[in-house]
Amino acid sequence: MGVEVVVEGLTKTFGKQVIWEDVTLTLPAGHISVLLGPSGTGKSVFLKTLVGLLRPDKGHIWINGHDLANCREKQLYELRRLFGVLFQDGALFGSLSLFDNIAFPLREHTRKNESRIREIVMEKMDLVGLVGAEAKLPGEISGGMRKRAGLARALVLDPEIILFDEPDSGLDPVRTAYLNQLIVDLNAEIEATFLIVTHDINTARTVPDDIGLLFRRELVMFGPREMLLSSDEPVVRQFLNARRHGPIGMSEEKDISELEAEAQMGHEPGRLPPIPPQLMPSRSGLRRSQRPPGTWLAEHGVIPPPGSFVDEQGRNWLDEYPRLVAAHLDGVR
Ligand SMILES: Nc1ncnc2c1ncn2[C@@H]1O[C@H](COP(=O)(O)OP(=O)(O)OP(=O)(O)O)[C@@H](O)[C@H]1O
Repeated sequence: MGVEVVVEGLTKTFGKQVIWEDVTLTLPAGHISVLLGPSGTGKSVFLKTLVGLLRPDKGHIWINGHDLANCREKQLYELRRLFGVLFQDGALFGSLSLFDNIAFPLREHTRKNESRIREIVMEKMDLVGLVGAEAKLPGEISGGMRKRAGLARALVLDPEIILFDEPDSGLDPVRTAYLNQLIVDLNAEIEATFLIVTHDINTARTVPDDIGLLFRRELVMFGPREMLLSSDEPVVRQFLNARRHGPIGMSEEKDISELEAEAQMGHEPGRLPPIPPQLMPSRSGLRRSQRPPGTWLAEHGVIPPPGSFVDEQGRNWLDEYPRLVAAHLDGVR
């Protein structure tokens, strides 16, 4: 099972520019979390700070009892080994084959012999569906394959925490759907703690257990998917429903007069759309960190919008999920 990451009062500035301040959240062990926010709100800076590539000005990042934000270089080096990072472009070396790219961290950071390295690389290539492409150069393959190769490389040191920086950027909707399924399947298999930065609303609505939103230099909300997908908070509602009307404008934020004009024109935020069912693993049935649909809503007495948890085949996952759990338990017994 992955490890919990506890972020407390984290603040990052560059000179006089405050990127975000007082960010507090917990990435629960083994969960898939998504971080959203308009462009330029510092999501990539947040990922880089989590992995220790940037030092925050204030605050703490607790992992296994150590504060990654305030530790010495040697400790930081150890803590960094818990992380795997999938950078936006895959960050592959253009002159190395996919095999050598994926083997790179093993050759750099371990003393494993070549036959063990081959075993590990092939296992990770198999996990991401790249067997057969070992000899290809990054320039010879599609963007989707490059992402998968970057993911395989992020996995070779068996990380407890995986950070994904816009895994869907530059991918068409079909490839994005495949990648999302791969992320969910991977989480079911390795049970590491995942944090995904994305702009893709469909990904944000269907993949994670938890969602966070950065806006105007702060974390507006972070919590279970059902909390954010049923939220009336104007920024959360606008962002998760990809609407024009609301506090977020063309530039980072709208000014007050624009908002007043919108209110005078009677722009209503509209009804909340149904909460979609969460993407299920394709093979193993259930993920350990997944909660049955409707759990948070029931615990908090919130009625979901009509049509929630119904998939495109018309199946209602409030009924389907317990059936799947029972079948899964039968299979285990
Ligand atoms: N090393 C740096 N030095 C100075 N400023 C930086 C540095 N890295 C990022 N910034 C600034 O921090 C702000 C946030 O950048 P960041 O890339 O994290 O945003 P983002 O939310 O990931 O945006 P997008 O969604 O467009 O990728 C930007 O104004 C950027 O110019």
